[in-house]
Amino acid sequence: MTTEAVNLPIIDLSSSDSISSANSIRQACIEYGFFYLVNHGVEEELFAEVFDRSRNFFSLPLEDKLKLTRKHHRGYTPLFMENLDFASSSKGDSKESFYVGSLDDPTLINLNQWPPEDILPSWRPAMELYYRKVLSAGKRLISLIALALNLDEDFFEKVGALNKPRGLLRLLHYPGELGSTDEEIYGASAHSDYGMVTLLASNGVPGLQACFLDKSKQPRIWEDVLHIDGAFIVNIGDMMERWTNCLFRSTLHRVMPAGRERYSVAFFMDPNEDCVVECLKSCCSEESPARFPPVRSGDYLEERFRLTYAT
Ligand SMILES: O=C(O)CCC(=O)C(=O)O
Ligand SMILES: [Fe+2]
Repeated sequence: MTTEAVNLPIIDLSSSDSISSANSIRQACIEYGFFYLVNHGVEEELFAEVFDRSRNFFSLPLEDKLKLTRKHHRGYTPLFMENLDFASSSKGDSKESFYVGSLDDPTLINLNQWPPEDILPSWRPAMELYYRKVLSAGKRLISLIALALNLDEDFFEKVGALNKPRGLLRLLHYPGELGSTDEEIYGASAHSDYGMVTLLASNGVPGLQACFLDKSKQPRIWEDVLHIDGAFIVNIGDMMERWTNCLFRSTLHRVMPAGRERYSVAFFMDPNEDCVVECLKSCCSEESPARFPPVRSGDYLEERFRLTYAT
C-alpha cells in the first residue's frame, strides 16, 4: 500500500514578526499538531557531528552499551525493550536508544550516564552542546506557542514549566535488517509524545508517519512525514494537548522499518516536574468543558514511562 506524504507548514524561528509566526503555529497545531522548524540556531555541522557520534555509540559492542543501561530515564535501552502500543505488537519496538537528561537541574544532572572518555573521546561535550542549543530553540518556540494561545509570551515560565528545564535528549537507532519474523515489527509503534513539544532531527532515512485523524478513530490512515535537511520536525505532546483542552493536537505517529538504518535524535521538552498542567480557561467553554483534571507533570510522566516499559 502506498502512503501519501503530508505537506506540513514551515515555521521560521528567526522571523522578527512573532505575531505572524504565532498565527502560523496556531494553525499548524490545530490542524496537524506537527510542523517543520527552520532557522532555529542549530548548525548543520552540529547535526552532522551528533549523528556521527550517535553512530559511534550504537556501533559499540552490546556489552559496553549495556554497562550504561537506562536508570532514572538516562542511558541505554536495547532493541525490543520498549513497547509504545501493546495493541498492535506484542514484541517491543525494533530500536535502541540513549537518553540524556537535564544539564541544568543540580538535583538531576548527576543522573546522566556517559560513555567513557577513553572509548568515545569528546562525546559528552558534543551532546551537551547540542542539548543546550536545542533547549534554547525549544524555549523560544514555547514563547511563540504561548503567543499562539493568546497568552503572555512568558506564560509557561510563569506557571513553572521551564524554571528547571526537563529537556530529555534521546538518540535513536533503527537497524536496517530485521531478520525474519511472523509478526509485524515497528521501528516505533504508534504513540503520542508525553510532554509539551518534541524537536526531532533524522539522518534522512524515511519511516516516520503520522495519523491526523482523531486518536480514537479507526481505521487509522498514515501519512509519511518527510525529512527536510536542516529542519526540525516539531510535534505537540500530550501535556500541551491537556493545557489546550485538545485545541492543539498531540498526534499519533510511528516509525516503519525502511530496510535501511535510520538514526534520529529527539528532544522532548517536558514541563518541570512540579508544574501543574491544567486546561487553560481560554480553551474551555460551556460547550467545550475541561476534558482533563489538573495533573502534576512529574506524576504524569512517571506513569507514562511506567506503561511504556511494562513487560
Ligand atoms: O525516530 C523518529 O523519527 C521518531 C521517534 C519518536 O517518535 C519518539 O521517540 O517519540
Ligand atoms: Fe514520538
